Amino acid sequence: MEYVLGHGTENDFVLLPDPDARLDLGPAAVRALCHRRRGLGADGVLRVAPSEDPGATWFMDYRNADGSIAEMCGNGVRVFARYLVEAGLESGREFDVATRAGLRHVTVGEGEVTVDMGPARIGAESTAIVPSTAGPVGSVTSFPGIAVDVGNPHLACVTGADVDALDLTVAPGYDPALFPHGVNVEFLSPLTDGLATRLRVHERGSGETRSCGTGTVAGAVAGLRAAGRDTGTVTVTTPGGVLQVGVEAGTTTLTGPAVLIARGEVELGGSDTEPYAFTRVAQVARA
Ligand SMILES: N[C@H](CCC[C@H](N)C(=O)O)C(=O)O
Repeated sequence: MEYVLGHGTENDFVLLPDPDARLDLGPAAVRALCHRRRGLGADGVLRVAPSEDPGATWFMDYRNADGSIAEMCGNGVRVFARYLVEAGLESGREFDVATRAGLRHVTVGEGEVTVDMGPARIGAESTAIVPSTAGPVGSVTSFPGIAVDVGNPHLACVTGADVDALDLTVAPGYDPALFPHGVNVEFLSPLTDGLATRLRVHERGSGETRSCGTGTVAGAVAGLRAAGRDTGTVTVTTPGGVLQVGVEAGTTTLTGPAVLIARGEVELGGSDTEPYAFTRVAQVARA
């Protein structure tokens, strides 16, 4: 089957065109496609399927690298929109995309893509637990944070600690009662006067990623709240690049680069129980 590789600030995806809605993507297939050594390598899969919502032509079927399904992916929908335009599947540059979290309006520019991410809902205060690499073995550090619903669940922690020094090789601990379906955890520095911050994320279902669109929205909302503000445009620097988050009354926007980098053919082998074997038939230069 055809695939396209793309990324938004290095949060990368395998796109699978499925115009006839015939692909049966089980968790094992997604894990195999996303595997960084045995597969194509990605943080997630975006199946490009016909929308059942009359408000959109296309539905973004998002899967995390571990094969789990998530409601929304902010970088993913930007890369998805770039693909729809470059593949000629949308004639305009502004349109809606259907997601499990609802319709999302996108504007596809030459370099950047903006998506209206809808409201980011602040929930309870909570804590993230991170193992300390500096202290004695087994020592941990607790970070206060707030739950933020961006269509998917987030725990956003504003901290004066050096976010670049955190060990995010393992999932931060969280309160399972507050996040029964798991959670994406963000760590961000307090906003500067110019509303800028540095952010890292450990994603539900994918581990630490270079950037997370919904996570930067959740972080921006938490950062503004910690600065005593409800609205503003926040510049979020992630390890994978810079994203702009607009927080207004009742809605949020996410703007940043979205790039397609390759396309090719991939065969899925094996069975649902056995690990999938791969035949990478061809990898064509630049899409
Ligand atoms: N791991 C997330 C989905 C992908 C989010 C991220 N890649 C983004 O750009 O929003 C979750 O399980 O809710």
